[in-house]
Amino acid sequence: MTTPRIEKVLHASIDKLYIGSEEFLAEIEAGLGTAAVSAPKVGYQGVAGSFGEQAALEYFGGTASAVTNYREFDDVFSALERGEIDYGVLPIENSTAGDVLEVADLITRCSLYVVGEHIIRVRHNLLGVSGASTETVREVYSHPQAISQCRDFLRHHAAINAYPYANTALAAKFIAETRNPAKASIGSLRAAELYGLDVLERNIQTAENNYTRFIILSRQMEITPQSDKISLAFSTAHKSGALYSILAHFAYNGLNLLKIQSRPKPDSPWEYVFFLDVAGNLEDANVLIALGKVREQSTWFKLVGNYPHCPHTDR
Ligand SMILES: O=C(O)C(=O)C[C@]1(C(=O)O)C=C[C@@H](O)C=C1
Repeated sequence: MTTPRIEKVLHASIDKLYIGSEEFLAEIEAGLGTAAVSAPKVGYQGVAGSFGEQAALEYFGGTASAVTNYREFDDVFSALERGEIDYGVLPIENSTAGDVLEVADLITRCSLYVVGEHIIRVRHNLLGVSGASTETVREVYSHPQAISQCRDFLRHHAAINAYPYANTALAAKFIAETRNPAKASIGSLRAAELYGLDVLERNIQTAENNYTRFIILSRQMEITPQSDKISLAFSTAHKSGALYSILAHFAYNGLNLLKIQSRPKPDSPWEYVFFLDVAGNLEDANVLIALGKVREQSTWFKLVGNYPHCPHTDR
């Protein structure tokens, strides 16, 4: 049992801990009170047959009232900001090719939050028009991530040059329109079916176990007791020990760091934004203490979201 004097000291130290953090606590409070949108309007990048569409359909099941496609990643962010859709589904990381850097960079520039994640198994195929074969193909079109995930196949087929395209399914659609056996695309079996292409080679991704993690973006945070993963981004001062002392708050508060990644800060040469995933819920005292301190010591800070982690699947 604490005495009134000890109570007073405790309260004073708690208040001191949060001086200047009212805005941060209000941001968290708002997320605690926000429920998921029912029958939401959902957006993804690409066209039907893309992995983005697959992730959106799998994550929302039959609950979405509309599923809209956008040409660029950036268009999904804008549609969400305008209120045209309730959620955006975008790739953030692939187990072979690494981070989808464009999406990571867009996160730092917007006021949107991550409210969920979904992992899909990605199998790539070489898709061509009728009459085409691996031997007739000289040019292959696909999303740069897909090209990167098929690097070994492309290395072994030196006669094929790879060209970036906005999306794997958009590339399949383009190939169907060219009717040229010297051109092919890399994408899903569903894209082949939808756009009437032949599957020239199956499973051409370098790693048999190839997964892409998608994030679900929203205008509000949605924090529930099931939210067990926190994403945040911050920049530090350019001085010795700055990152070390920030990371120490996770260790002191017993928090498990799931991922750390850095990206250049646009317009500030040789300065970086650190992206962190940490296990925890924003209603836990140790999480609040750690994040309050990280925010205080950062030169820039963004709470990206608190959501349930997606278990790794083998589907
Ligand atoms: O082009 C697609 O089909 C997408 O959904 C994009 C994307 C990506 O950018 O990572 C998604 C999953 C695969 O990793 C390859 C491409």
